[in-house]
Amino acid sequence: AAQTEKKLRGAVGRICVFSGNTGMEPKLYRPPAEVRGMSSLDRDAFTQTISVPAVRVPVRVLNKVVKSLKKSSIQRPGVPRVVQDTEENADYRLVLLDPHRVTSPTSFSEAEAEALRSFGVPEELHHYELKLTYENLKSEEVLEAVLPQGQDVTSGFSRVGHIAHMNLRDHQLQYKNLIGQVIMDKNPGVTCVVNKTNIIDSTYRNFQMEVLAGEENMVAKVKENGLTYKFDFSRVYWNPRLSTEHERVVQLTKWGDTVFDVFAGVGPFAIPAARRGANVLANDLNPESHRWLQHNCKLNKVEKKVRTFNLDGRAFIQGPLREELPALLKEKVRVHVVMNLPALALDFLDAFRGLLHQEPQCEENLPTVHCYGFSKDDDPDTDVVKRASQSLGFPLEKLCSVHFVRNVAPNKDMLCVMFTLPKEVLYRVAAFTTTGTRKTWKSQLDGSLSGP
Ligand SMILES: C[S@@+](CC[C@H](N)C(=O)[O-])C[C@H]1O[C@@H](n2cnc3c(N)ncnc32)[C@H](O)[C@@H]1O
Repeated sequence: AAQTEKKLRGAVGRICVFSGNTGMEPKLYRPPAEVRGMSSLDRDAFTQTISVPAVRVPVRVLNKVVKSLKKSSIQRPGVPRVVQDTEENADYRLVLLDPHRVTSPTSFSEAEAEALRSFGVPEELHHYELKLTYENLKSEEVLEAVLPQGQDVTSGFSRVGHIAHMNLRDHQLQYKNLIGQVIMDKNPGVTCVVNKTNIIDSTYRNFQMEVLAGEENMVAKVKENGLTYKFDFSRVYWNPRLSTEHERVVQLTKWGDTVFDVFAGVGPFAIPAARRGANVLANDLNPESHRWLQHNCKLNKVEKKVRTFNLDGRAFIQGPLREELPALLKEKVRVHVVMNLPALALDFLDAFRGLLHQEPQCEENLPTVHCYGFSKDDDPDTDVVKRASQSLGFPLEKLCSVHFVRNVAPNKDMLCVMFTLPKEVLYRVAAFTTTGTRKTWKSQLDGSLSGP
């Protein structure tokens, strides 16, 4: 492009004036090619000087111009939008522009051009030589520059307190420590980066993990829906993506209700339900979860509202839940049973079959069950209802609702089936001999409905 160039050397960078097209290419934020393949992080190697367009603005109208050029000005972490002009131009500042948006004076929108004219600022572009460092780059830009070209550079992670939790792909493992360091550098408050080293532990639902960068401290403190939870992330289950689901179910509980949380983890259903005034019995098989559950009850001042258990879910249903339920039903207390172990919870529903022997049967106020399940089926709603029905030995099809929670993997959904526990499932009925003498307790279901 035909350009009028005037070079000026200022205190902060070299400035050139271009009235025509700058010919700048939108590759300016790309770090130097030499960083490709770097295995240990050398932050200095990312330093480079790039040319960005700028407008020269008199100090007296600077604020107004900055406001008017908001959409076109440079937006980079740690890069100022306004810099000093040359010493000879002390009454002027340079407003740095985004080289991807502004390549010539004609790049300004009508409104921007009009604003510049009204403030008496020439629509003339200057080149400003800007020193870009590692600090000014985003994590994806750093990783894209380092990792082999053409490979996916997902730098996504879940945040659990001070821990960034990644799930690196095989091709990224060679760069795992560098990736960890970059994630830590670019995310204030992250002081530890971990990678899942294998699939979820099948019993306690916690992950094996490896520290990639930062401190080896796995005890995290997190806030969820206004409450605080503390736990050893390497030894218990915690998923920051479930906060909405926790909140949704907790909102269904009221003051005076009783909640049985069969797979309670460190308390994200149990504790907020107790804070709302429910009486809670919370259980988890993992001794470590149970310990942190107790700790979190104290932390959130609900230890008097929550009784904790360290039992297998089936033993909890057939033990504490069975013992408490008759009185609750008699007193017409609303009861909720929460079962969040999506890989297995539907199978645990058979523990309710013929749970109570009580007579006369109470038909009001039967417990509301919130049972979670994963499904890979084309029709996940129908699939989880079918499995719940099989486990209960009772057709739930028209008696339940299904809530989609989230997609956990391609073709794998997490759902919640909610239903009132049918009296036909809950109660055993007395079987009478022909003489009318009660001989034995027998489930109403026996012989009449198919099991799983
Ligand atoms: C998916 S986590 C859910 C925890 C918590 N409710 C939440 O929403 O974060 C399932 C929990 O069930 C516990 N668990 C696994 N098998 C169990 C069993 N057989 N009986 C009771 N708890 C079990 C695990 O230790 C884990 O804490």
